[in-house]
Order: sequence, then C-alpha cells, then structure tokens
Amino acid sequence: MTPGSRSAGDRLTAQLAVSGVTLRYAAESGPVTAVDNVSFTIGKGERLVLLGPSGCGKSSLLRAVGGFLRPVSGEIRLDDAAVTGPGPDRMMVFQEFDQLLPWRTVAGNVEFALRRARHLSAAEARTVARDWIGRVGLSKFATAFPHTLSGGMKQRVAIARAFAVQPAILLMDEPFAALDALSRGRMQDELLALCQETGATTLFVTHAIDEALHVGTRILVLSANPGRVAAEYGVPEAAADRGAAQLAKLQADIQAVIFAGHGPMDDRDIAHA
Ligand SMILES: Nc1ncnc2c1ncn2[C@@H]1O[C@H](COP(=O)(O)OP(=O)(O)OP(=O)(O)O)[C@@H](O)[C@H]1O
Repeated sequence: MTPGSRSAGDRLTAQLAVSGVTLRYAAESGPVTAVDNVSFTIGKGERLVLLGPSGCGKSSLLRAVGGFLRPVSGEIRLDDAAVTGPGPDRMMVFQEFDQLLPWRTVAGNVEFALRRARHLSAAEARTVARDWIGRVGLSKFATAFPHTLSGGMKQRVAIARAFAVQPAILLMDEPFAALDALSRGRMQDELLALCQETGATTLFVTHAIDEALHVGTRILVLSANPGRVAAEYGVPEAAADRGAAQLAKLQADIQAVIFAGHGPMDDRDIAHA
C-alpha cells in the first residue's frame, strides 16, 4: 500500500484480504510453521477477532498484516493493494506497556505519530492530539511522561495514538491482557465505543473468549501447531451489552472447537474471566 494513496474519507475503513497465508520462522531447531494456509477477509468497519490457544499463530498473523513478517506463501491485500511492508495505513497496539516513547509526553507521543504518519503541521498535530487524548479521558495527563502513568493509562495513550493517525485498519495484539480484570472490562467498553463511533476496521487478537465476544463482530478460531482456521462465528449485537444468556451457547461452541483441536491446556491458554 502506498502511504497517502487513500483519501482521508476512506481511512479506518479498508477491506483486508488474507489469502492462503503460510508463515514460517527459521528457529535454531529448524523451521517452525506458525500458521498454515490461512484465509479470511475483513470488510469495511468490521471487527474481526483472531481467537485461539497460545502458540496458534495469532500474533504472527497480526505481524504479517502489519507488514513485519513476510508470508512464505499466500498474499495479504489491503484495499486491493499487496502488503509488502509496514506503513502508516496500519497502526498496531500491543499488549506491552512500553510501546510509548519514554522521552515524550502523552501529547508528544500522539503528536509525533501524527506528524510522521499524517504529515500534519505542529499546530494541527497539537489540535488533533488534544482531541484524542480527551476522548480517552487523559486530558489532565497530556504533559505527563509515560513512566508516571498506570498500565491502563499507557494503553489508553497507545489507543489514542492509533486512532488519531486514522489508519486504514487497526491491529490490536491483546492490548488489555496485562491489565487487571476491572480495567480490562472498562477498556473493552471504551474501545468498543470508539470503534463504533469511528466505524474503524479492526483486527483484534485475544485468547479470551469473553473478550472476543465483547469486542468483535466476527470471530475466527484458530487451531494450534500450526495455526489453521478451525471455525468462524458471527457475533450477535447483544454481545456488546454483555448479555450473557444468549451468548452462553456461542461461548460453549467456541470453547468446544478450541478444546477439540488442542491437547492439555495451561491456564494461560483460554481465559474466561
Ligand atoms: N521469532 C520467532 N522465532 C521462532 N518461532 C517463533 C517466533 N515467533 C513465534 N514463533 C512460533 O510461532 C508459533 C506461533 O507464535 P505466535 O506468537 O504467533 O502465537 P500466538 O497465538 O500469538 O501465541 P500467544 O497467545 O502465546 O501470544 C509458535 O509456535 C511460536 O513458538
């Protein structure tokens, strides 16, 4: 994708097509196939969740869409242009709290991304950054440095930065996994609200079924070793309201698919809470 080739109106709403993608690493012990022949599409404004046990290749797929990992076979296209490397049309939010530039303030982090990715003037970047920092509830911390923030606040900054840049697609790699349960639930709600408000096309990785049901419009379940598409589910609207009753069956179905394709699991594999 050539940066800037899409009009501003199209941003945050691209279509992604992953076709027959196989990803492999050259490990010391030999080649490791992370995912094998995986295909899916994400329509404009959809939130697709990649769900599966540890090691099934969720993060690898996300990195490939980000342009950081080249498929050994298959192809990834964003708005019908081949993904051949990283670009500002894809913004990633990671699980780790250290994804901000430690020597820049909250505002400085968002402004820096805006100037680099959207080529805004300093004044324009300041205005857009202020708006997004406000939308994630951090106006009072605009001049704070990352090391003075809680984990949840740092994730909010990373999310504000990602949305502010208006990428074609947001790539989220378990952004709330390191948060306590209370913060995680609140952040899921806030992210959902921002996605619904902006119509952002989103690819979200998690190993928690409840999170997948809450934030996604569609769920792709991957089996492990190597990762292959095991099942796909549409998520009913009610999931966003945490309407547990009608989701129980869907949750049980997904759980059955994951357990069927997996041997003994460790605690980290599938989180329910
Ligand atoms: N840099 C690497 N070198 C070699 N093998 C790797 C590398 N990164 C990942 N792998 C392997 O690729 C497979 C998929 O890993 P990946 O991190 O994509 O899975 P995941 O589903 O995101 O796991 P988790 O939920 O634990 O983060 C695993 O077998 C892993 O060991």
